[in-house]
Amino acid sequence: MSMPETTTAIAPTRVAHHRRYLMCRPEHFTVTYKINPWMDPAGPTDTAKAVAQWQKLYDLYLELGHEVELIEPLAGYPDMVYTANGGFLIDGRAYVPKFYFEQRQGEAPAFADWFRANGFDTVEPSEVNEGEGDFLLAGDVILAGTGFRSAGDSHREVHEVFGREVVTLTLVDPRFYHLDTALTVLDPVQGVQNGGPEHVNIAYLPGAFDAASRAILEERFPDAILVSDEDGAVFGLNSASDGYNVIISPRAKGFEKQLRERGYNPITVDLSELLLGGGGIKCCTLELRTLLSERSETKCGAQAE
Ligand SMILES: CN(C)C(=N)NCCC[C@H](N)C(=O)O
Repeated sequence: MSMPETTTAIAPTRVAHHRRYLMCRPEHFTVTYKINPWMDPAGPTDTAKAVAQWQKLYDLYLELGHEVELIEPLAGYPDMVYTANGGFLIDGRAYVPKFYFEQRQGEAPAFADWFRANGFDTVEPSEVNEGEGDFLLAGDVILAGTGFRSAGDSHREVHEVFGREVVTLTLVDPRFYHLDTALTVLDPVQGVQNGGPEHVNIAYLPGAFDAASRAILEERFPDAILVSDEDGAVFGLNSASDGYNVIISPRAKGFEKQLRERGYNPITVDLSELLLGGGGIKCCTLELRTLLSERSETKCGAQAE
């Protein structure tokens, strides 16, 4: 007797990759000026709460097997906790930020000093750019945001610095003023580092981009997770992925479900206090990409569905 044919959907295998991050304890966190729509200098902030919430993120990264380096927080720079703006690093080279707003400009030399003291070559920028807030490595390609902070000319500069293809994406909604508030790279490691080509995927909020950028994203990432306005509005996309574990806001319920359906492991961390400064999980996390030859281990665990 022949059995009826059945088809079983096979969920992809997701692999967690080892990460090395730079973070900054928010000891001086408060909101005394307004440089994005989330900030209200008249509202109360609670530095102890910000530190406690941040600590949970820090501890989680260590539990997941990642390395976390710390930069000393500077008094008078309450936004320094958002280390993603502190640079953009690939293969041991750090492209230093040039902040758009005066209130943050003093952070740049502190980050540059830290990079040099920790063995990175630094490249001083000519153009305004806010580091990994606007530059995201997706496989071998750099996705680059502009519209609010990083200047379009910084995209040319970042191409010259790293010699990689740079894809310009224009942000149009002031709530999503950095690329990493509107787009997350889910499978950031690709190519030889990982023993062969790997599918790189992203999640994004379509409404945060102009029509031309949306068309580019649709063409390059046809399988991308499209996040709802509701989840985008709670900074759901400001998340950090190691390829399997995706650290997200507990308020991004729909995105959490979408990630599970795709075989990722969403883990929620509440950074509501740091949202008062206009930043979330990814903003507090700068990836330190060292030279390939210095990487001892690229995978820190594997999970199959
Ligand atoms: C995406 N990233 C890195 C961020 N969104 N960073 C948060 C920066 C917040 C700061 N008050 C500012 O407006 O610069």
